[in-house]
Amino acid sequence: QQKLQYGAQYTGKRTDAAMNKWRSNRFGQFIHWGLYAIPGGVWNGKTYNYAAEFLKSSAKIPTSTWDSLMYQFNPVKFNAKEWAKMAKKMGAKYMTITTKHHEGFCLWPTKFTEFNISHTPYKKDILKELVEAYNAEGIDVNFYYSVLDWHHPDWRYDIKSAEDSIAFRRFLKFAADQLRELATNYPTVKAFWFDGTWDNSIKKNGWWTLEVEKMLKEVRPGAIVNSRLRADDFGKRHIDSNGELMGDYESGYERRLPNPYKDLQVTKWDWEACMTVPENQWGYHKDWSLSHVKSPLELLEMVVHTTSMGGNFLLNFGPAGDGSIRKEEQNIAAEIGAWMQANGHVIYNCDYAGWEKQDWGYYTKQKGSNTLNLVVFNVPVSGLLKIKAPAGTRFKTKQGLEEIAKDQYLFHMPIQLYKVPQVIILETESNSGSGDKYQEAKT
Ligand SMILES: C[C@@H]1N[C@@H](c2nc3ccccc3[nH]2)[C@H](O)[C@@H]1O
Repeated sequence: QQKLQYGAQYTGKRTDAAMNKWRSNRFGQFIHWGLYAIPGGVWNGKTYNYAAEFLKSSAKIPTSTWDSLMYQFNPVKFNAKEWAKMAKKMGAKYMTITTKHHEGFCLWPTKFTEFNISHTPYKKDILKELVEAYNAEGIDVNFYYSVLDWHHPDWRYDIKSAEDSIAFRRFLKFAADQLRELATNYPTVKAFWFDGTWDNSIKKNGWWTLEVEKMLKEVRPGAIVNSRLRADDFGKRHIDSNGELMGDYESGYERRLPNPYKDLQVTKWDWEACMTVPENQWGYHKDWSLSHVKSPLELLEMVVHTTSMGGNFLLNFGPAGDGSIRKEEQNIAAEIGAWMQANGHVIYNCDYAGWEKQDWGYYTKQKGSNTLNLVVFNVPVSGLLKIKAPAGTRFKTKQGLEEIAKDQYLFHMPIQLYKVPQVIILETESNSGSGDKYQEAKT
């Protein structure tokens, strides 16, 4: 343990109302929308199969050429209320929007750069429209902000000279000014999702990352920041040099999930995974035939998997340059929404149950209750679900449950074709399952 100036500010999970709400939300919609949605991965007739929001670098497009896309941004099919209604139907409790991605284009009329929505043919404040429409549907809104900024002349990947450090100090002031502007002008924002913070220039300025965290929480009490913002005194990111999580939740799971049998350490802190529908496309890409496109049921399993390990799941949508939502994404919203409508009670305000993972699926537990939720994705051919209960657990539920040894049970599922994941609710006696009151048999 060493004294850190810019390390973790507290240990353990936050339990204030704002963080409890963030945690109970569990399922959110990520939206990646910017100038990259206009070319959609295609440039001069050539399709690039790398992530569409990286087209500027994949196609080696000069900044001046890329930036002139601003004069084409006119999403005539954009309807914030429609997007919000679709997200509501999907069962999303929060939405995280890219206010500014690596390209540096800002979806709000920021005072600190001309490279923003007010200089497009569309003119209007898209961020304001989205915040109002989603909040009207009862959906919390969070802001994604990329510190990495390909447009800004003072951005640096590393600090190699006095000139670099003078320029980068200007850049850090610009970014802090923008963040203060976002926290001030959009007072219902709940959390900040920082990205583009892996370069040496940021790692060498851990002080700034703490200053931003403190400023946001001053301007917007209760505000939540992800661990990806943070670097400590030694450039250590996410987890400080004393092994403590920085920020309010861990945000390292991008397009991957923790192993539900092995990575149980994640249940000790708040965390969020973010996920693309294709293999690796966050911004709109014209051609989704270039990789596997995850089905609604694949994505639904990820939602349940994440809740079962005490995390939030952020599912990405990449609207087209004209403001339309592609049919695959509309279908995902409808199918996941149908299941969430009937079974959301095993996701919202639910957490890691602490029961031993079984192959048939996942356990979740409603906060502070004695009901145990089983969400079955893999029905065994025997129809028998193996359950290993914590020592001394006593069940109130008798129906379908067969005790075969101490704390070992089989739940009998009717043998039939199941088209969607099945939910089984087991009631346990309130004071049971706490520690092993019984001596383990010595044989
Ligand atoms: C949440 C995701 N993070 C961005 C990103 N930038 C990267 C640069 C290098 C390696 C991985 C990256 N992911 C992606 O563009 C998306 O916004």
